[in-house]
Amino acid sequence: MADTWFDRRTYRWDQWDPAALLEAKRAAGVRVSVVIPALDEAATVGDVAGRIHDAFVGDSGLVDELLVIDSGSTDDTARLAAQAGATVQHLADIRPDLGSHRGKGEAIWKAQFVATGDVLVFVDADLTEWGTHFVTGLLGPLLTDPSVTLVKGFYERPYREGALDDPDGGGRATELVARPALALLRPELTHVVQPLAGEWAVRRAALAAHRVPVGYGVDLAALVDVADAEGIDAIAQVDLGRRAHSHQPLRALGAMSVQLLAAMMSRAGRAPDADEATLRQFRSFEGAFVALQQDVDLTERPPFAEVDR
Ligand SMILES: O=c1ccn([C@@H]2O[C@H](COP(=O)(O)OP(=O)(O)O[C@H]3O[C@H](CO)[C@@H](O)[C@H](O)[C@H]3O)[C@@H](O)[C@H]2O)c(=O)[nH]1
Ligand SMILES: O=C(O)[C@H](O)COP(=O)(O)O
Repeated sequence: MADTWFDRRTYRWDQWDPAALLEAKRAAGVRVSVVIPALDEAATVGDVAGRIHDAFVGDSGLVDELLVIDSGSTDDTARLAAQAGATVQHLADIRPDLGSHRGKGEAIWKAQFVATGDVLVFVDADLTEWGTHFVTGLLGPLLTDPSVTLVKGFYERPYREGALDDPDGGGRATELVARPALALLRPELTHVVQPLAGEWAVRRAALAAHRVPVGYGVDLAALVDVADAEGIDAIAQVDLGRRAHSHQPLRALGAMSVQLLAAMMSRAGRAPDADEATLRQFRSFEGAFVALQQDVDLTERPPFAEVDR
C-alpha cells in the first residue's frame, strides 16, 4: 500500500471514461444527481447546466437528475438553467416551514430534500473555464470504489480579472484562510490540493450524517466531517485540469473567511458563541475612515438524517 494518503487517494480525471463509469454505476445500482447551487449566475449557468445536460442526461444515463438550486436570483438564472435542461428548484420553496438562510450551504442542505440521487455531485454555477470531465472525474472513485465517500476536485486556478491574468493567482481564501486553518487544526487534511473546491461529490448518506453551515463553510465542513467520521481514506481527490470562475472582490472574501473560520472552530471544539459575527471593514472616505459593518451568518443546519421529513 502506498505510504501517504496523497499517493493512495489522488487520481486524474482521465482514469475513467463515461462508458466504463456507466457500467460501474449500473453494477453499483446507484442514482446520480448533479446539483448546481446558483445565485445570480445568468452569465454562466446556461453553459454549465447545458453542457452537463447534453453530455450525461438522457440516453447516456450517467446523470439521473440535473438540479439547479436557485438561491433567489434576481437575474435570469432560473430561466436560463431551465432552458438548458436543468430542473430548477427555488430555495424559498423547499421546506419553507424550516425557515430560511442566505448562503450556498443552505442551498446544499435543502437540496437534500429534493435530490433523489444516492450520490450527489456539486458543481458551481460561475465557472468560466471547465469541462464536463469534471463530472466523470468526480464520479470515478465513488462509482468504482465502495470505500470512497467524498471526492474533491482540484485544478490549476488562474486569477483572471480585466487585464490581470495570473496563471496561479486564484484561490485567495484558500491560500490565506483554508490552508492555514487546516495546518493548525487538521494537518492530515493539508494534502488536499483544493480544500475549498466547489466541485465535489459525496454519498448522500454521508452528507446527511453531518451538520451543514449555511454559508461558505459548507465545503470545508464536509471535508473535515467525513475525515473525522470515516477516516481520511474515505476521501479521494481528482485532478480536473484547470478551472476559472468569476472572482469576488477581496472584501467580499472577508465574510466568506469568517464563515470558513467558524466552521473550523466548531470542528475544533470551540464553536463561536453566537450564530452571527459582526465583520467590520474600513474604507477611507473624504479623509476619514468609515466602518462598513455586516453580520455574517454562522448558523449550522442539523444533520439531514435527523430532520423530520
Ligand atoms: O447564497 C448563495 C451564494 C452562492 N451560491 C452559489 O454557490 C457557488 C459558489 O459561490 P461563489 O460565490 O462563486 O463562491 P467562490 O467565490 O467561487 O468560492 C469558493 O470557495 C467557497 C468557500 O469554500 C466555495 O463554497 C465555492 O464553491 C468556491 O468556488 C456559485 O454557483 C454561487 O452562485 C448560492 O447558490 N447561494
Ligand atoms: O476558493 C477561494 O479561495 C475563493 O473562492 C477565492 O478564489 P479566487 O481568489 O480565485 O477568486
